[in-house]
Amino acid sequence: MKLDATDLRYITSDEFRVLTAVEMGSKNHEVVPTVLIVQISGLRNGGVNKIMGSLAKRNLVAKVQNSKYDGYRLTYGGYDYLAMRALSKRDSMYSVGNQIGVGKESDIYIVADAEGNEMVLKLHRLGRISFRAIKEKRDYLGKRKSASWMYMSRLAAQKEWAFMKVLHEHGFPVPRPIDQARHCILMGFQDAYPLRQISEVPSPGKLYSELMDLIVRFAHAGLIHGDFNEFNILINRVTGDPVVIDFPQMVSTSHENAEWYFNRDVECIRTFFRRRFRYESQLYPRFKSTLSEGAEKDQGDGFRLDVVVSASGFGRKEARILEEVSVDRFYHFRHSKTFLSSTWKLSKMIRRKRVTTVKRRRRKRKRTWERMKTKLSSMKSCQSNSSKETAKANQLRTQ
Ligand SMILES: Nc1ncnc2c1ncn2[C@@H]1O[C@H](COP(=O)(O)OP(=O)(O)OP(=O)(O)O)[C@@H](O)[C@H]1O
Repeated sequence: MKLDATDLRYITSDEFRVLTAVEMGSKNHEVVPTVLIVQISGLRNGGVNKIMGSLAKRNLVAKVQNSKYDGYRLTYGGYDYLAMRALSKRDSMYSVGNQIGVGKESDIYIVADAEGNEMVLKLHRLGRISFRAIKEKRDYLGKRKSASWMYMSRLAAQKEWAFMKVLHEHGFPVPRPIDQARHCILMGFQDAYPLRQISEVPSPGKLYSELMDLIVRFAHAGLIHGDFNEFNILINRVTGDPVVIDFPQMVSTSHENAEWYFNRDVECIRTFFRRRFRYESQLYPRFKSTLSEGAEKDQGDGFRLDVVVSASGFGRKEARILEEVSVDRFYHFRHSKTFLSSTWKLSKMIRRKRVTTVKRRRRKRKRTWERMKTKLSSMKSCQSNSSKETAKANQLRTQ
């Protein structure tokens, strides 16, 4: 979706009031009834109707004709606008530039502050690749799908913000966190290329050990990135140093599947280096020894970033809600009972179908063979008849 910043400067205060009223109404309604918008905004009925029309024209809200009542729904365009307005009111950003990236569930734009300093705006867009099977099961989503996906996007942004701040404060190579509002994060621009775009590096061994050291450093601080791969590692254009972005499923080392996540991160790097740079090393970190090393280093001063993050406002409840629908839902869904039983049923069906198909094919082949055999024999008899007749004719001719 295109990000339109024109409205940032030209929206009137009444329009803003009405848009905020729609957002507030969305907390309890999938489609916010017009009467409620009038009530929350405190404006006149006729005035609100006119404003709603102009907001709908600019794609900030969408009119929905419900079976019970007519109303409006906040669009991602309107949500983007509210977030950008909050950021510009705080003087964090002033103008919007080009889109520089598009992730699975986010849009990335170059923006600038009043002095023209470049920054990166990441807008979370959960629900873009929605997983209907899961979505329909979640109680808190209920029927209010769109507003809930916006809520999920806000949680995702809050999580990323909490991790980015803590990691940056502790000297990890992550972008500088600047501000956060609703589903948006403002961060420092990295003059870097994603690792996946790089075909050659001066020393693959050096980069490999830097990345493995980073995994170890994360673990010593009680964290596992969980998605540590060539897509989420940027390489600085000048220095060649790695920068880590995107922490959608960062987990604590005390998470029940921590070892699995840790090994997956390590394996992702090993596989990438083997394929891209033909570099392989027998030196790579192991989960248990890394943790015991960390505990020795720690010497009881309790430096655990997972604890710091959960104390920073992104609580356990939010983490749980997000975890249920977040990126890892693919993993959890793939391992859930419903999925396993459905795949089992499916594979059984396929097997049965394959058996019947094979049997049917065999029968068909047999039938064709028999048909050919009868045809062949009738042809042979025809041939012998005709040869007998020609022999007879020859005999008659000679007589
Ligand atoms: N701070 C930054 N500076 C420069 N480029 C960035 C920055 N943050 C993100 N990008 C660019 O945007 C792209 C997508 O960013 P990011 O990985 O955060 O999005 P995402 O939706 O989480 O992606 P995915 O889940 O598909 O990996 C990156 O590959 C990178 O090219």
